[in-house]
Amino acid sequence: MNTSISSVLQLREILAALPGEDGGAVAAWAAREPQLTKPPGSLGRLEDLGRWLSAWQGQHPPRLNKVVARVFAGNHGVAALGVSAFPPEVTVQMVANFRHGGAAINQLCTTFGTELEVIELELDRPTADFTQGPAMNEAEFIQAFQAGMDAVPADADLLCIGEMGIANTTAAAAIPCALYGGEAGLWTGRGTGIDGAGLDRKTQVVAAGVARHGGQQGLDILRCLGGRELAAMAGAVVAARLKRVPVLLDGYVCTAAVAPLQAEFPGALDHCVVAHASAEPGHRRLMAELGKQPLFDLGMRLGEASGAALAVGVVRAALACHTGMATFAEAGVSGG
Ligand SMILES: O=C(O)c1ccc[n+]([C@@H]2O[C@H](COP(=O)([O-])O)[C@@H](O)[C@H]2O)c1
Ligand SMILES: Cc1cc2nc[nH]c2cc1C
Repeated sequence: MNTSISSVLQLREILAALPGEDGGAVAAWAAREPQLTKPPGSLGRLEDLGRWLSAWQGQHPPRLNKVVARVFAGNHGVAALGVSAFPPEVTVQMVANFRHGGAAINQLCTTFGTELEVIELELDRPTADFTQGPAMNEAEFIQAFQAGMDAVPADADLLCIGEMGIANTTAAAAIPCALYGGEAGLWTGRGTGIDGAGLDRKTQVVAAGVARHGGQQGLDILRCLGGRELAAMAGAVVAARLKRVPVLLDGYVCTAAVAPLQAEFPGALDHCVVAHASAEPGHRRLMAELGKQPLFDLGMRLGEASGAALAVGVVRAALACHTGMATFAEAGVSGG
């Protein structure tokens, strides 16, 4: 059943009571893993991924029959300030490309057996310029957050989330800058590839937004400095927790969107793994604040859930090892 949110207050009540790990499934994972024919710990993070799937799916063995990706698209008022290398109409054009199967995310989802859905969030109504006022009012924020919640199928075994939105790396820089402090320049990068003068302008926009809206609680920071697709990603992460679906986060924009959940409710992102380290420099700093380590670093900075969709291959490999390997006893290997 889908949870319905009508206010930020109600949302905070839901976040304060999020379900935790399934202890029984973790115990079953922990009983099997040391019996497998390998030196203990030798599969590194692949071993952790099996534990993570068990804990948050609430079953052992975990399964990956239905893996889904959800890409949320939104437009941003700050795009008018010259903060991106690309014009805002690229957002709707790329959504069409996703629907026609022509984007990187389509190929990555096909390669690793992931069902893709794209959710457009009022692309003809950009959020307000956050240097002038809040990006969204409470009703707009809740509507976008709810759209993210509703996009998570209860029968999914794993969820990849990502976004498309010209100028959203400006929002992504402003959110952790407001949450954790530091100069705007520490959090601001080139996004789609803006030039040096553009980067200076973008950094000033981030600083102006944080000066105006900083000092608030996490969800208010997300509402004032974020965008609809960022709010929707936060909603998807909360719904996934309630529906027992582990989540693969994508790059900088995705991680920045969900950081406010953790800032207000420590542990709110425990069911999430960051797929990759984005080339956007603020991402590493942000992951350090969240206590998260990416699965890999391939110098990607595309967004659109591409890193998360690529990580599905790693997670499938982890599950195959945990469920398919022989035990020491079965294989007659000494020393187990
Ligand atoms: O999430 C990331 O790590 C990331 C890094 C650089 C660019 N992006 C993507 O690029 C777009 C935003 O870049 P920009 O320069 O328009 O702010 C948006 O559609 C994102 O999906 C995403
Ligand atoms: C072409 C293009 C594709 C993207 N995919 C995600 N963000 C993007 C930004 C641009 C500019």
